[in-house]
Amino acid sequence: MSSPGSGQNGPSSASALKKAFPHVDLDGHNLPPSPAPSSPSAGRRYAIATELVYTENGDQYNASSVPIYQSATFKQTSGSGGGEYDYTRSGNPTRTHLERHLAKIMSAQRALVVSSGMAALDVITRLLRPGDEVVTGDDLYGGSNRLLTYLKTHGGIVVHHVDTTTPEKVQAVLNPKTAMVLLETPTNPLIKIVDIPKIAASAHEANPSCLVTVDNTMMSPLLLNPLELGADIVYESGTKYLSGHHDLMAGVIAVNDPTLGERLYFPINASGCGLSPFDSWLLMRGVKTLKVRMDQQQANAQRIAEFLEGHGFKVRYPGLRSHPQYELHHSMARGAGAVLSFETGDVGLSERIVESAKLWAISVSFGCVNSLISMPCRMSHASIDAKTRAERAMPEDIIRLCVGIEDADDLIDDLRRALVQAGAVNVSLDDFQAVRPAAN
Ligand SMILES: Cc1ncc(COP(=O)(O)O)c(C=O)c1O
Ligand SMILES: N[C@@H](CCSC[C@H](N)C(=O)O)C(=O)O
Repeated sequence: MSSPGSGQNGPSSASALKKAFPHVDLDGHNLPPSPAPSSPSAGRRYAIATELVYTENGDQYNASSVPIYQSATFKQTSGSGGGEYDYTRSGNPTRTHLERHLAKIMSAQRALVVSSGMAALDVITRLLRPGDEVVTGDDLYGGSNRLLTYLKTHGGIVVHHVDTTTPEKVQAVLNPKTAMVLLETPTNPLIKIVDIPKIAASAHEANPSCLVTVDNTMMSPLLLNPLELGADIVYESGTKYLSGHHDLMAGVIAVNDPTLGERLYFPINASGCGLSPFDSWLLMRGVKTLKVRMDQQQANAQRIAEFLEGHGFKVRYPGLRSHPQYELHHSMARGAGAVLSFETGDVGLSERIVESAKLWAISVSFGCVNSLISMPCRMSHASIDAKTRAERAMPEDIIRLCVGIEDADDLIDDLRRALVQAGAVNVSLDDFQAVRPAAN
């Protein structure tokens, strides 16, 4: 079975649901049912805040939370099989419900959920064949870099790492063998911005079947829809903002082309990396609060970025006017997100800051309701060797802050105390400034 649908509505439950949730807006337009994708609807779409929480699951008892179908197998009514579901590796009603809900939120025709963000990239790169070329960034999540390096050494794939913030540098390596362009924006951890529409257009010109793939983990569908900017595939680590609580691992892939959707479904079924029923349920629960979480995280991040910049640190955050690609970022995205990084000019100083913070947990990852602090070169990006990090101009002292939903004043106080304790600032009676202020 290749593409299972959702559970069935009996006629009575369907009409009960219709009554409770009429699919008509105030102007009488038809609104899409969830979990079907919104895009085919002719009428006005609900705002994403509504779409995130609005679901129908077709449950026989009208359960408002989708049931967890914790079953590996599904009985068939006929000896020749053919039921909607047969085996959870191939399809599961809880997973399907989540996939349809995410497709709607990601403005996609089809979404697929797998066991981690890296599993999502693994599934996507299984579309490649030996001899294919991939063009990607020189600032890339360490795990993605690791997988691409493996494909280069074991799979006969040619990988070009270029500065994707300069479209001309991408154009210089594009050619008819470019099967995939893999982009992150903002990049992790240097927070560089990539012009998705421009690069997508050049890639498709060089090779019309090139798959422009965007890792949207940093932004989430709340802030950016790469499929609307020319991307063919978008994927995210659901471990981050989509779930929001660091209590599960997940990956999401979304596409508009149904044939591409089937090609991506094949390795998921073949290898068995589809998201488990329980994690599908957890992710479904988490995604409903994406807007309230991200709004708070983003507002906090803005205040923290301004606080650090105001005290002389070099801060990388697209919410700051000083970000060199401020305009480009805001031409594509609906917000700056909640990940920022800053430099101190000294690795030891950075270490002391990280270890002096209390509210900020020393942890990899981001997108959680709790605030996190880390040193990417030692932690999330340690799988990129020191020589390559130096070639790619990754500052070893860089500190990444992943801002949570706590009170912003508490977060700033804690950071201020950590900066003082670490000796990162010169304190005077009425002010304090970085001991090594950023050169402007
Ligand atoms: C930008 C980015 N993409 C993908 C991933 C991979 O996600 P996961 O950890 O869920 O495998 C991560 C982090 O791990 C990430 O930071
Ligand atoms: N030990 C892990 C590190 C995961 S980093 C997670 C996240 N993407 C981040 O950027 O913090 C590994 O080797 O993958």
